[in-house]
Amino acid sequence: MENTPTIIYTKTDEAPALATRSLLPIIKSFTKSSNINIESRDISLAARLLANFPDYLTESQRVPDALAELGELVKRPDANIIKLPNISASAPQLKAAITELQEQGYALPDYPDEPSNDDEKARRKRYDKIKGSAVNPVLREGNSDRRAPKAVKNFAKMHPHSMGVWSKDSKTHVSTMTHGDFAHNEVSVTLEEATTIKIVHTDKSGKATVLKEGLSLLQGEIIDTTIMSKKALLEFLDEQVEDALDKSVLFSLHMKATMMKVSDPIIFGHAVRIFFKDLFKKHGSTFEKIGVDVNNGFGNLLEKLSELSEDKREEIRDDIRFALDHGPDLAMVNSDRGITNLHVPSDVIIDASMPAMIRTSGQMWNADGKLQDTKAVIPDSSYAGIYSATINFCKKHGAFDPTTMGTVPNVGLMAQKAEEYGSHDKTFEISSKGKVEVIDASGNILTSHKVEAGDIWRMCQVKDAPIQDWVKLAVTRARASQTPAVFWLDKKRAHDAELIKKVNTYLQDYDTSGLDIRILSPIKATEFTLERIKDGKDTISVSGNVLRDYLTDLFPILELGTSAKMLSIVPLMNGGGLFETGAGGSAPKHVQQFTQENHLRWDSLGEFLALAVSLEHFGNVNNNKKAIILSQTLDDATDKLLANGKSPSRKVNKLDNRGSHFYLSLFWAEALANQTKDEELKHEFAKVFKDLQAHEVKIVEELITVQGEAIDIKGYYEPNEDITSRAMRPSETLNKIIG
Ligand SMILES: NC(=O)C1=CN([C@@H]2O[C@H](COP(=O)(O)OP(=O)(O)OC[C@H]3O[C@@H](n4cnc5c(N)ncnc54)[C@H](OP(=O)(O)O)[C@@H]3O)[C@@H](O)[C@H]2O)C=CC1
Ligand SMILES: O=C(O)CCC(=O)C(=O)O
Ligand SMILES: [Mg+2]
Repeated sequence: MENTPTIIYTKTDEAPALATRSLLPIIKSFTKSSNINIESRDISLAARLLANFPDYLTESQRVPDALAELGELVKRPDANIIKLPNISASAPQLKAAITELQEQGYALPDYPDEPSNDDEKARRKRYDKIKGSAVNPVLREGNSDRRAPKAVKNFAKMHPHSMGVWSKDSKTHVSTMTHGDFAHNEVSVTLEEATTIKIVHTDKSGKATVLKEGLSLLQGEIIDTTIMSKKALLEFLDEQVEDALDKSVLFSLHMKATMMKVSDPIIFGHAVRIFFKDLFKKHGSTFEKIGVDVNNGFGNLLEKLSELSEDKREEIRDDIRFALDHGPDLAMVNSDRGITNLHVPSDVIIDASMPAMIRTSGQMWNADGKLQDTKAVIPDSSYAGIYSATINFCKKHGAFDPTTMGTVPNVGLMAQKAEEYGSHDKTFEISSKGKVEVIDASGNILTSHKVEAGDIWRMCQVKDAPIQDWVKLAVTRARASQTPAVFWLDKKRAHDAELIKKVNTYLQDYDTSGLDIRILSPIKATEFTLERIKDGKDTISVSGNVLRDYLTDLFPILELGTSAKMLSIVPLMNGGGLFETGAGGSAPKHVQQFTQENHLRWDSLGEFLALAVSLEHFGNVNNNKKAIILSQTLDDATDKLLANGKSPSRKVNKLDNRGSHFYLSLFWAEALANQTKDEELKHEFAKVFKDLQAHEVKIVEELITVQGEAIDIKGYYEPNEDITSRAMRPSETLNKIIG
């Protein structure tokens, strides 16, 4: 990798990793003659587990730490990485992956739920590094540019996805805190000079405990600290449970427990305990004895019941049934299997779950598998307003119309673990009443909060260089697309007020004449943007890290049906390129369908788009004209694929992911054969095209006849490579031509 210019194609998890087994051989084959080295790196959850525990494995079982390698690579100008979605594991997922690997003969240690000695604490620390969103923050050494390419947007306008109708009397609403939360307690400071800080908790008796020290901060960096008051949170949750019951709406909780891997599981746990208040009152001590930890969801409680006697278990099960019957209706993740919104913190992730609800008439599934109006509980009020504004808009104007609506590209501040999404190593559940202070190297107190036991204290940072880069990217995109750009910043919020000062300063570095650039609070920005998209007009959202995440699911899901069809570019600050595929997740439901009926409905459109921009970047950086031609012809092939309806079908016994990859090869080869800029490529691919075209019927038949039967790939997190790879490449005819 040191010398030959290389594109790294990541191997991840679940549906995208299945798709990779079919697509990557095609990509390698098409790029081989053009002096483009394509290598893959395994950053799946399973590989990350194995890479972090070499001391428990045999020599032959050990794997390199590919994530650490890529984490270094992204800081270099020659980085060119295609990053597919990967699992951000909640604790239950992490444990399931460990168990699976153990069963496959890897002697990984158990995950210590309650570490009691130094050994277990060290092990737990190693595992927690892998938990939650542990990949993206390492690779994102740049800000983010996410948008729907024109061809994709036009396709959605011509072939709209379904949209649930919105009624004016919908009872759906967002409930969020009005005091005591992160938003209301925030304090923000811009550092005048570089320093090193420590975070200190001092209790009522004056005893000081250092929570963190030696944290170096740069000049111009913005830091903010805040708390979520436990008392205010519990009162709020209690009121919402009551109110959901009164209003006969579903109770649903929307968090980001994967990214916010310290704070949000704690909040999740409080919600479970408040929802099942009487159950915990009656059985709390039993639950404690058997080590129930509902920060990992209500599912953890159900699992732990197996440790009780049958009588006790039945008694508790009855009480659970009573609670479910007499409490408000709970939103369901899977009503057939009785999986509620409170079962697993990674089942309902706010960026995708709120847009999915808005797309579905503001409704979620109830226990009978029917749609019902919902109370969406989003405790912290920092960003909840964008969803209530959207819901109010839909109540007033009805659902959006994908055939006419405009588009909302995003420029997101993300680099170097910006803002909330970099806060988990500076987030603490407070043990006792007192205060928490941030103290600089000279002993000055930068921020101070009074705290009570159980409050969640956190600190966020954002460095100056990423902010400058973000403002520049916003101006560049506004200019390139001639589209108004709105900075979603609230001058009344402490952090945003600091950021606004910098935005106003750095905007002066650019020629903004003729551009429409505004700064609006998130709620005003939502209203402004929604009015415009309703009328078919485009608006760039320029946002911080959390809104980047939320908005790049919200708008794509409304506009395109899924965020998987987005172009998602991360221009790395040192000149390299990170090309993410789509903006969504890894679609676990797709794996289920694949193993049940050997049909993979995953659409690799995000991968096609990412590969095209990666090849273009490669061509420019390495002065490789063939790479540019490959990029342009790939885009042509993608357009043709969409126009000819060769995307995967959702239903079995029709073209699936593998079939769509065949058509991509066919159209890509055709476009290469038809171009006139490079004779060698033309000659090579004229033959490939002829072969593929001649065998179209046979290949498609081979790809479809395998479907319909269950298939065992011997593992979920670490499926058997041979079996999976063969399953994803079932057409011998295609393999021969590609090979
Ligand atoms: N960048 C990353 O690495 C990210 C990873 N994640 C991880 O992904 C997992 C699941 O995330 P979740 O938030 O539930 O959402 P997903 O985006 O995986 O899925 C939501 C739904 O969107 C549709 N969808 C998504 N991608 C595609 C695609 N390529 N082709 C066709 N349809 C698609 C599917 O609808 P249908 O089922 O109707 O076909 C799917 O069920 C979690 O483990 C999460 O941690 C989440 C976000 C980003
Ligand atoms: O890293 C993750 O867990 C999720 C990332 C995500 O949702 C996004 O970047 O849009
Ligand atoms: Mg997201």
